[in-house]
Amino acid sequence: MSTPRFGVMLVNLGTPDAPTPQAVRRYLAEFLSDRRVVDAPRWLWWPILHGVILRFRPPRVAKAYASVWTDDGSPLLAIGRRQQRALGERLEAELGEAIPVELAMTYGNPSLVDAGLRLRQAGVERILVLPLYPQFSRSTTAAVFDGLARALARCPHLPELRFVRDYHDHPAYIGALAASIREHWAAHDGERGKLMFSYHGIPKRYADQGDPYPRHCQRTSELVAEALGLGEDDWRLCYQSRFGREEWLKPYTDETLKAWGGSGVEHVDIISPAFAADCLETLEELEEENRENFIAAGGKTYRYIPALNDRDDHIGLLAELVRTHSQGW
Ligand SMILES: C=CC1=C(C)c2cc3[nH]c(cc4nc(cc5[nH]c(cc1n2)c(C)c5CCC(=O)O)C(CCC(=O)O)=C4C)c(C)c3C=C
Ligand SMILES: [Fe+2]
Ligand SMILES: [Fe+2]
Repeated sequence: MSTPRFGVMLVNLGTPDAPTPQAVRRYLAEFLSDRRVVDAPRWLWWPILHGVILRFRPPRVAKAYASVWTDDGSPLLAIGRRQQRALGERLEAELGEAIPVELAMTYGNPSLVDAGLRLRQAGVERILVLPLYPQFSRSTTAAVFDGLARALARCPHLPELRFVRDYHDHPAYIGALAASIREHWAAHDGERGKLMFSYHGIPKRYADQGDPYPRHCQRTSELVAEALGLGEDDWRLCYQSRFGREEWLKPYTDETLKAWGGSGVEHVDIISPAFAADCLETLEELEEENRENFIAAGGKTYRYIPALNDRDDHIGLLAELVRTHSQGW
């Protein structure tokens, strides 16, 4: 077998190994110990994390995971495996050669170290790292970069590395989102609700310090709205998944849905473009929790538009990113 020209490492956030309080505790402990995610001084954060959060949060969050768990495990991982397989097949078809594709998680399994070892076993000397985050944030994309540096810290020799920083305005990404929304409308006899783009939030402070995430989210939404020919009143950008006491990016998804439900907005279509794969934050928080928020406040129909997952046009976008960023290799 000949040596591959390069390999691809797809990276997503991470997920517990099982929907149990123990597994969730292990996962949250690793995730929430990362300074890129929570930047509070350790003397302040450690007692809160270990004394409060890791004691009381896991049982509740494990129940939420259990409500979305599949026969293939956590949705984020199961969909990630399908993306990995489909991208490998697509690259082989387009490039006429086998390009190893591995899936890694910044936290939990499969780890960055394991994915790196598998690429090395495949003879890979050059790695294109493709974080599955269309919009850059220090809490996600930069955390992949740091995790990778830690994973390689003890290697006697390094692979050549390239890193896709973001693709929030890539025409193929915008096109895939717009197509998924059009298909969603068509599947419901052309009925259109007010369109909410709901992005995972970050603390407002991170953005004030220069994280471009909200600017990227704004741009993605504007480009999709433009591609669909939407007017200003037809859509809104909001942020979900708040954590902790400080202010996060606003407007908040849950508060907006309650306000809409109470002020005569009857139909909502909701999409979450920051998630390349459906996960707890979409299947439980958007599909279940926020639906209830809207309906209880007086709304009538609430329809969630799935993440791009392993749609053909999404895999096509990932393949295009790989081709562009591997030029010259
Ligand atoms: C503590 C602060 C958090 C920041 C900042 C944050 C940013 C951020 N996260 C994602 C994507 C995902 N987050 C997911 C779950 C999740 N996120 C946080 C906290 C922060 N996220 C927690 C504590 C959790 C776990 C669930 C919970 O305890 O509530 C997931 C889902 C993983 C899964 O297993 O399904 C994803 C994906 C982005 C894109 C982002 C900033 C841009
Ligand atoms: Fe998160
Ligand atoms: Fe959440």
